[in-house]
Amino acid sequence: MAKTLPERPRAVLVGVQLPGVTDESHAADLAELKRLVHTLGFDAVATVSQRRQRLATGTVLGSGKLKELAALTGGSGVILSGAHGKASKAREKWEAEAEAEPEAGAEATGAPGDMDVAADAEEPHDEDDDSTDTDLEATAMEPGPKPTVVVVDHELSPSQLRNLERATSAQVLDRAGVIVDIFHRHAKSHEARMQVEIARLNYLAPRLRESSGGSERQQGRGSGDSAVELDRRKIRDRLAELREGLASIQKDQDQRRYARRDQLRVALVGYTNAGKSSLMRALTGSAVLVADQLFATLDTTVRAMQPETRPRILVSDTVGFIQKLPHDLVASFRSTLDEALEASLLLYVVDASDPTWAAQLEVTRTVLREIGAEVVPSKLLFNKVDRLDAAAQEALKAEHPEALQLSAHRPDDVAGLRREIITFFEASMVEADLVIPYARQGRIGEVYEHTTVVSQAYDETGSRLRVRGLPGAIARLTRSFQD
Ligand SMILES: Nc1nc2c(ncn2[C@@H]2O[C@H](COP(=O)(O)OP(=O)(O)OP(=O)(O)O)[C@@H](O)[C@H]2O)c(=O)[nH]1
Ligand SMILES: [Mg+2]
Repeated sequence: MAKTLPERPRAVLVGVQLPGVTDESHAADLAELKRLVHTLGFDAVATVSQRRQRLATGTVLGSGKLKELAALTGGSGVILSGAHGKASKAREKWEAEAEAEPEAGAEATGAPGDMDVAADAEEPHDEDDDSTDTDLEATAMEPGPKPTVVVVDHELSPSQLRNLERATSAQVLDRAGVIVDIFHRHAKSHEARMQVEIARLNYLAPRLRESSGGSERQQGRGSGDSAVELDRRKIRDRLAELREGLASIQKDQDQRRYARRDQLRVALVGYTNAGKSSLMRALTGSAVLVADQLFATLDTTVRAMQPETRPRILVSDTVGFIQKLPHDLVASFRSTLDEALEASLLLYVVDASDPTWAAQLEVTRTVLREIGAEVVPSKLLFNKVDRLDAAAQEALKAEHPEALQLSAHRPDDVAGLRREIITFFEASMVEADLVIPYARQGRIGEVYEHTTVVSQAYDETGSRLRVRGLPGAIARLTRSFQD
């Protein structure tokens, strides 16, 4: 029996088109935000978008546009800061600390008293003057109940977030918050969960007082402040604990990687949803998760290519990239990406059917450059070409003749990719002779595991094998059978 699904929360997307951002890329950013929000389980039912010189310090949007947004969510459209009373000295200090970095001076140097009022008082002349703003996309809201969530396509300072919540009476999330939440939900392995928790705590820490605001008011200000202090200390302790745990897991992984050092490794890298896991499945026959979701994969999986080659080739599936990935998340996933660094060949997977593939490829290249992976030989794969017509495929071919066009869903294409991978490794292999003394015949399997045996002969000392393999693997085998 089909159960009735729980109601999905309805969300309004908010985007500001800043100078230098084209209409297309602004629209693409919002479309991507919509997919992120959908992945998180919300329905984006309206978009409020505006062209501005910069984000309004207090509320991102100008005051007119803010009222429009609030009308959708049933909020007042203004910031009723008085309701929260004056901030205490300690809270002010904490807020100033939290916001000194992203917004140098904007509020940290504001007049003492309620921080939100200070932020607003500073800006009416320019920030709230809508005369230079342009309204964009006056999309009609889909009929239904009032949205309860507002998702902003920019990184919000804690006070912008709080101001927007007050003005809209809705839960407010920014892009980084959405991504962190998706990662939190999708993380499966112990390691990924720890990495995500670190990123989440780092993200939440400066926003902490918001959630403790309720208890603060109930208990009186003094105790509220120490509660925040306590929470901060708890977070710091937890972060230290997590980092320690992660370090020990990573030591194990380093060992495992060390054991794999002579193996032939290829890694699938690329933008989220490009089809990396689909290709991993097709190449290795493994049942990794494939889903039309952003960040379906958060763990690196390593599997042997099937049918197995001699020596076998290991394929790694990795976490996807996205533009404006929160810094902490990038840092958290560095270790996961070390897999990519150790591969002999990187397959850059691109969703050729996405109109923004070029920008997506650029993001992938930038992140890999940052971790120093640009020196690893690579091959560009235009995936999902089953969705392109012949003309589009021709155009792509003209632009990138070196790339391979394929569809992860077509077995013939995957066989072609497999051949390319094998050819790549064959080119870096050398031939050599190995002599295995009779006393060591029991370990002959190691030779078959790491090399291709071209011929085999026997004499009085043992078996003599003519092999092809990577120079490193042959050197190690030669040594290991000598002593
Ligand atoms: N039409 C078509 N769809 C594809 C192809 N390859 C993958 N897909 C679909 O694209 C979606 C994403 O595929 P995944 O393989 O999960 O993508 P991914 O790169 O691993 O994504 P993340 O793990 O989220 O970073 C799924 O719905 C796939 O079925 C293809 O060649 N053609
Ligand atoms: Mg995946």
